[in-house]
Amino acid sequence: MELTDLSMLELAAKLAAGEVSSVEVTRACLARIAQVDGKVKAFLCLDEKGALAAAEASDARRKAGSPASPLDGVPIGVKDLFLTEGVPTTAGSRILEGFSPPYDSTVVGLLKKAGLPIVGKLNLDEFAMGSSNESSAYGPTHNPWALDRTPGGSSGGSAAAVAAREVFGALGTDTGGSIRQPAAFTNLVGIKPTYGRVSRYGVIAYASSLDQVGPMARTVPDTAALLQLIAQHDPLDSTSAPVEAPNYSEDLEGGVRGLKLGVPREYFIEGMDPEVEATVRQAMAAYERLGATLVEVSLPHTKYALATYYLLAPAEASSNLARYDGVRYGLRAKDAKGLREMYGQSRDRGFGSEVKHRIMLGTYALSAGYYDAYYVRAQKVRTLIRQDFTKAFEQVDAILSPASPVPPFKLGEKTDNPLSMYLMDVFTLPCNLAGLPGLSLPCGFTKSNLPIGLQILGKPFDEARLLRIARAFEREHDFSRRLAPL
Ligand SMILES: NC(=O)C[C@H](N)C(=O)O
Repeated sequence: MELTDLSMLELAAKLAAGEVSSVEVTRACLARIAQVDGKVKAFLCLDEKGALAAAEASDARRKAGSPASPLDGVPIGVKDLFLTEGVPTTAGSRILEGFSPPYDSTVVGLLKKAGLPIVGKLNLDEFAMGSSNESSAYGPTHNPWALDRTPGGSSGGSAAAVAAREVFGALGTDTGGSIRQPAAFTNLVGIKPTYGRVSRYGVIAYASSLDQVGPMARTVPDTAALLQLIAQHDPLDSTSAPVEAPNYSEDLEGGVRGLKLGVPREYFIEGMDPEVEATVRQAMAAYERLGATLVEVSLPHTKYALATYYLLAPAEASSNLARYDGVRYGLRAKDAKGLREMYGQSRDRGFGSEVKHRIMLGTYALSAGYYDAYYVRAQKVRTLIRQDFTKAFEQVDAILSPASPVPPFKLGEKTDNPLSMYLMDVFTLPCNLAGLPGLSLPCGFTKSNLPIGLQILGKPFDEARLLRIARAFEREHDFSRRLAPL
């Protein structure tokens, strides 16, 4: 077994026992990246110097017997949507080419304080808009399980880097499924915490009423340990909830006996891949064997969720992306005559077609004559969707569903048809609209060895229970231990 095949907690145990140093393991990650990233293309930028310096400092703390956290010294990566002081941050867009932030996002600061060397910045769909990584201005990332396929998106680089054992864990963001769908596509655990659970200060905004930061890792205990480091109130983020985080690792082995797990009628739809459906149903049956009760629930407004999301998210994006004007950051059109032309040309050259598409849709939905018909109505439907979940959670402790209606698809397969790409989020985005936590867990493989993810949705701030439910399944199966053939 290679060093890079270890889970975060296995590595942490070796670091604590002095069997390996953080410098050694950081070098092992860099060597692995040199070996496989030409094929995977997960990294947009490496910070070798920064990571090795952090690793040295970690080793010194371990030697002195005063680690900064249980994961002190474990190398990780972060999606290139997180500001990192002095390290280029592009959001996968040309418009931020050459931009180096003057400060760290809160979560990056927390990881540094906890002693984790940050090896580099990971590829994503441009401004997190996409479900396949193909809208990145820097080319797509490839799925380590099948290189001709997508690792999902938008946190596809984060997913691929962890699945390819280039790093031990990663941070992503999830607006409509961007942590859970790539986790499902690469056999990882990924959790989108409750809206407000993790700080978004210094995270490039896409749709501010939906965006949330979360961890991705190869096992449930790793995911819990990483979430622990970032789940705290941040006075710098006005949407951050002043709610104390519990100990996410304490009750992980508590099992599911006596829990009621909801199976939403509306989530088994026509057009769903039969292997995905069969595998997810098997996972549900496994929960029954483990002592949980399955309860059919109804989320009647599910059919409006996709349209609601693709009105609200672009509307918010059109506002958030107004700041990229060629003046403040990154790319500026040089040969423009006058200010207006400079704005127009910088945005035209800087943004890719999916981003432009959404800015136009969002601007339209917010414009005076259409605001009530589209934006206001979508907000009302959003309330109905949230109420569906509130009612369902009166009956059950958590809800199970597929994370994605299909297994990882081929690169290029959906790029000409935005609607078929948007459909990839059909099971993940209602949870963002309702502000709830959602987790994706490896639950099996297709006949051609492509990973399938089970989604577990929970009540607000109930992340600990989601992790415990996920762990109960993980412990009984070997899916999480299977490594991508790379
Ligand atoms: N950012 C996300 O969560 C991904 C989603 N597919 C979107 O394009 O909005």
